Amino acid sequence: MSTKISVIKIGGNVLDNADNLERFLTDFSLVPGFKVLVHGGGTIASEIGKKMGMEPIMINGRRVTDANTLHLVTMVYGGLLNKNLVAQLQARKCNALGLTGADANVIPAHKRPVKDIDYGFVGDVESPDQVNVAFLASLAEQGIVPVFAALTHDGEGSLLNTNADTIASTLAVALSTRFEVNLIYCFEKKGVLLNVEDETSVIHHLQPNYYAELKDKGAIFAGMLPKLDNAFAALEQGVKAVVIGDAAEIQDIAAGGKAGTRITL
Ligand SMILES: Nc1ncnc2c1ncn2[C@@H]1O[C@H](COP(=O)(O)OP(=O)(O)O)[C@@H](O)[C@H]1O
Ligand SMILES: CC(=O)N[C@@H](CCC(=O)OP(=O)(O)O)C(=O)O
Repeated sequence: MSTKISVIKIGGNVLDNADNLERFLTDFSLVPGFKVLVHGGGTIASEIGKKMGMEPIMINGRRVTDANTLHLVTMVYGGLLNKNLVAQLQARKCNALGLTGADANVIPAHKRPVKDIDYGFVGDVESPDQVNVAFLASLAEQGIVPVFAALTHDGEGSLLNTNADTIASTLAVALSTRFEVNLIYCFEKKGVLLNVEDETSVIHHLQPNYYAELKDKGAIFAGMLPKLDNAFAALEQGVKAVVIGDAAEIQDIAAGGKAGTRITL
């Protein structure tokens, strides 16, 4: 049986709350075995941008990224958030290494082609078989925990802003060629909810048919749509298990407990 690895993603609403983040990082550092952390930070980039006079423009859950916005997200994701996460994990004796997709050419991407919308410097990742899995495996063997910011590169010198959920699913799929991968999306709610206002309405198992039904009813919307699309795509491409759940319950989720929403095909 192949070695297990957990790919764990945290979003901006967890990063933005100091208490929740501290708790998450303590729990994350205790998750046994090989692991990779992927972080977003969209809400923080928007807040900092606004202070600098930049209004965020989001279309279909993706940030329109002009040259100034690319500078902003490089500073916020690749600098402020990534390096603080690494320092906070080091304080917990978790030997983290902060990376973007450009480092060691781990995640090659290309600028999203302009169709109806010009997203600017937004990256679509190349296929998962282009991911530098050998490098990630060597880090895992050394007990080093990669921490990825939501940035990729085009191979021609430009960084590209890339949705963190997509980075997590791409890494998870790529690592599935060598490991048994659990992909865990952590956010600020208990899981995918039947009623987004009711934290007790967690859907414990979600399959494609039920997803389609809930999407039609409008019970699943906004950022949850690309997250679920990424989750199903990851399972179709060899990822062993995908769970969407509360960052506060990462230990239970990582141990295969009942918390969160288990996504199945
Ligand atoms: N059925 C649902 N259950 C839970 N959250 C949902 C649901 N439908 C929509 N959402 C929204 O999806 C959001 C999570 O997606 P997103 O904002 O992209 O999170 P993150 O930044 O953590 O990736 C939640 O904060 C919630 O507002
Ligand atoms: C292209 C694009 O939209 N990139 C995202 C990357 C950050 C992200 O995904 O952050 P969360 O996981 O916290 O939402 C953005 O700039 O908002």
